[in-house]
Amino acid sequence: MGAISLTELGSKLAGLMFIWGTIQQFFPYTLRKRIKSFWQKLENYFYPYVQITIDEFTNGKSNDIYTQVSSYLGTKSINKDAKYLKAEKSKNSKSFAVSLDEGEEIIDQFLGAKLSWRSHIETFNENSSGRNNSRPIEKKSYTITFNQRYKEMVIGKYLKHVMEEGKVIEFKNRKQKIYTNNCSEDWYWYGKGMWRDINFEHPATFDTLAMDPKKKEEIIIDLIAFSKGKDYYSKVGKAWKRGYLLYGPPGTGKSTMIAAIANFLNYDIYDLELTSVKDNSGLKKLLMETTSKSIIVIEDIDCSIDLTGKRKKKKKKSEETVNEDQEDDSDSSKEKASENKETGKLTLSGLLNFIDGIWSACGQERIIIFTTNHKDKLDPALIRRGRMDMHIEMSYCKYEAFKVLAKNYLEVETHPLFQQIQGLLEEVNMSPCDVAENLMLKNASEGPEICLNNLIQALKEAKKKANKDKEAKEKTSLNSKKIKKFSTKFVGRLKELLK
Ligand SMILES: Nc1ncnc2c1ncn2[C@@H]1O[C@H](COP(=O)(O)OP(=O)(O)OP(=O)(O)O)[C@@H](O)[C@H]1O
Ligand SMILES: [Mg+2]
Repeated sequence: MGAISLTELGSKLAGLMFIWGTIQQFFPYTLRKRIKSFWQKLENYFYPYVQITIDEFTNGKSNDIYTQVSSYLGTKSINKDAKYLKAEKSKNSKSFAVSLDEGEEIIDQFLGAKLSWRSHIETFNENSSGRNNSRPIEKKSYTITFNQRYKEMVIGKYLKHVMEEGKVIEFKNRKQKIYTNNCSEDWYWYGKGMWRDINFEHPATFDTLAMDPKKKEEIIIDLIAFSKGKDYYSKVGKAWKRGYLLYGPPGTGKSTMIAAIANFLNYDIYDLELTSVKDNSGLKKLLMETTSKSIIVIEDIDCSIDLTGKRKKKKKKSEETVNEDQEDDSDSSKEKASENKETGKLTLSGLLNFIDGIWSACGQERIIIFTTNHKDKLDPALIRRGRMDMHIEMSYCKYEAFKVLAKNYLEVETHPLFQQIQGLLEEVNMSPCDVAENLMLKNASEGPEICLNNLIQALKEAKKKANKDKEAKEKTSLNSKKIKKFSTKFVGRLKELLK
């Protein structure tokens, strides 16, 4: 018996039940009870099906399960043979979603059970609720119908499966966001939260990122392991988060790498401007307002705030009393303790707690990225493993990175000029940013050859400049050596004369 006719049969039986309800009062109680139990048996025999309804709204609030079911059925409708579908696009979605049109049926299979999904729209006028302004209101819902022997399985497993799958699809389709805490006073005044967001639409990917392919592969593997590591992290008792330190000279792709990571994992970005954070409690509040599956970024951490200077000053003080060799670890804990006492300020200890204190475990699946041009300026406590788990050096452009840029910008994978460029890149330090600038087609008539020659020219000039700088440096150091030699000789003579 087809599922449509079964549903029809069900509604007919329900109709008969209604008629029975009105005439039953004319029968004595015991007879009524018997007829009822017989009727139920008959109904179960002819219609052994259970139906679950999922409304779009429950108690005036939107029902999350409804949207998850919608997303889930969207993919099923495309794959299965439903004929009447609807395409809808919500404000926060990257692409449109396909859903069932009213009355259309989707049959799903799960653990041996056959499940029939239908979409329903009930329309009624607001007038019925006593208001004058008559405007039709739509009440949307989904129903699933299945054999009653699967009732436990559907409630215990199937619906959970639908919700989880639906959530994954929703996450994939949603628009990524980038948040900033650098908001105007008005923003806070209107109670809009600590973060302000816009859509994140950066085109960078790992394919377009120019760097050593082995290093790139290592990072991708690490990111995949992290994003799939929910069970692992809970097994080892670690908060599900990971820190990356990106360091290297300007224009080597640190910010581009952040965009590539966000696009790879489909995470949102929280761009944390430390200079806009008043104190440690402000930092904690910001952390509490971030969501899971996100990247918290602090760019140019060495310039953001004078966290390192503070420690250095304290170091000097302690040098007076403590032997320098023993100082480091015990000293740093003392500093942290005293910094903790400071209120109304953003301190290094506040930042350290932000990264891996107990509060950092609120929310899950979070990545923290610091970027800097001067790794050596950072406090070792800030970048130790566990806080910054992976230190990634973004270096000047080498031949492998150049090949990625040539492919991106010029669509060439080999060229006779490549060899010369390879040789020059081994001798000259040029950032991928500068290499990319030279490879950019300035007008449509230019071909790759012109761009490659431009790059060769730029590399030669950079080499000349580097040689000149080197010579000048050597000259200055030679001069200072001569002056030093002369002055020691002079002082020696003077001493001899004075004797
Ligand atoms: N490794 C790279 N791969 C691809 N493009 C790159 C790379 N490095 C730089 N670029 C290009 O150069 C521009 C500047 O790079 P980016 O902002 O990522 O550098 P950065 O390392 O963050 O520099 P800074 O230290 O000054 O912040 C980017 O828009 C990008 O187009
Ligand atoms: Mg940058």
